[in-house]
Formats: sequence, C-alpha cells, structure tokens
Amino acid sequence: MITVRNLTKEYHSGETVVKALRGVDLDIGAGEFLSIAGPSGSGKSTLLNLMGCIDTPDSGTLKVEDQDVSRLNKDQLALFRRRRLGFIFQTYNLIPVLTGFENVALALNLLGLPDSEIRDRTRAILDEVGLLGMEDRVPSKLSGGQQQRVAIARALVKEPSIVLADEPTANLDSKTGEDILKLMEDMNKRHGTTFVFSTHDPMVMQYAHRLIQLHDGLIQSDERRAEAETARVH
Ligand SMILES: Nc1ncnc2c1ncn2[C@@H]1O[C@H](COP(=O)(O)OP(=O)(O)OP(=O)(O)O)[C@@H](O)[C@H]1O
Repeated sequence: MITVRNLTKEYHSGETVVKALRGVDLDIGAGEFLSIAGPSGSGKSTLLNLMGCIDTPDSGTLKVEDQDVSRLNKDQLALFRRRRLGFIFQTYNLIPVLTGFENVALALNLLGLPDSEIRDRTRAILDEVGLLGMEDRVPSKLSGGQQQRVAIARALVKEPSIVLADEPTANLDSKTGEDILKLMEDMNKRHGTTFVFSTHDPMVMQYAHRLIQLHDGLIQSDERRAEAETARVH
C-alpha cells in the first residue's frame, strides 16, 4: 500500500540545512491504523507530506498504492492526491462560507460525479459521522469536534484507500479528541481504509494499532499492538 525506501528530505533556509528525514524505510499495509509519533521537529509532518504527495523527496523511493510517486511531476501529484488520498488536518481546513454538506460534496464535485450520486454519498457519510441534521451549518456554527467530523466525512466520501491525518486531535479537548479517534477507528474497520496519523500526544498513540516513533529524521521504533492493548477497550 505504501512503500518507503531510504527516503530523505532536507530544508534549506539561508546558510542552514536541516535534515528532516535521513533515510526512512517503512512498509504500510492495507487497512492499517498507524500513528507516527515523535518529538517536535522529528520529521512527522515531513514524512506525512511526502506520503500525501504534498511534497517530493530529495532521494529514495516512495510508492503509494503501487504508484512510484517520487517520479511524478506537480500536476500528476495533484491529480493522484485528489483521486486517491484523503486528508484530515489539525485545523480542520474547511471552507468557511460553505455548509458542512457543501464542504463534503465539494470533494466529489471535483471528481465530476453526477449530482444525484454526490447528494446520496454526501448524506450517507454525514450520517456515518453523526452529523445529519447539522449539515446546513457553516463551520463557525459547529464545535471543533463537529468540524473535524465534517473533515473526516470529506476525507472519506471519495472512498480513498488511504487517509493521512496530521495531528488530527491537536486542537481538541481530550474527551473530544478521543471521540474523534474512535470515529476514525470505526471508519478504519467499516471501510477498511488505511489511516496514518501523526501525533505527539500519548493518549492518541494508545489508539494506534501500530506505532512508529521518529527521532531526528529516522525511525527509532516500530511497534505493532494487539487491538486488546489499545485504548479502545477502555
Ligand atoms: N519549510 C521548512 N523550512 C525549513 N525547515 C523546515 C521546514 N519544514 C520543516 N522544517 C524543519 O525540519 C525538521 C522536521 O520538521 P517537521 O515539521 O517534519 O517535524 P514534526 O515532527 O512534524 O514537528 P512538529 O511536531 O513540531 O510539527 C524540523 O527541524 C523543522 O524545523
């Protein structure tokens, strides 16, 4: 599903060179619920941005769904991203003038699907994330947790095989953050969607079925856990 080989990425600002990733190897299989953790500056966002085809590596190979995305140009990456990947951000990134429904439907509009299919799929996913009845509100009339539910619906409505989430609970209180993780886990089970999310919050790490710890641009540990050990049982 995702194959990462000897991936490197540097940032240059003035005279300074920051080696954000220094040779990362990683295989992520279909249907995983995986967290990338590590201290601030360890390279989590950089790795997520590369896997999400938002940025390109300096060297190494990166395959997403058997496509060697390290070889694609900007336009090809944008197309791949729009069709195949779902994204969830810590600041939700909803369009403020559109309702919840319209924010979700937009993801399908961009794929050029017929109106009736867009309507049905949007309603179905909003129902799954528990937002039917609130779909006509604009984001400012929704709580942070509800906005993140809209964002989860938007990511999933395209039925991508992979959803990437950069610190999805960072702006939520811990109870709401847990609710969001449970929803993501539920979606992972129901749809078989692979979830890769970054965090530096120990509570969030507990939910992961597999935990990758990054340190200084390298993988420090890679731990798979039986589901019974994850926080879901509490
Ligand atoms: N656009 C950029 N220009 C210069 N340096 C950058 C840029 N983006 C990231 N870096 C640097 O690369 C390193 C890795 O950053 P990255 O954002 O991937 O880490 P992170 O683990 O996601 O951190 P955080 O938890 O604080 O978000 C850091 O030292 C960071 O300062």
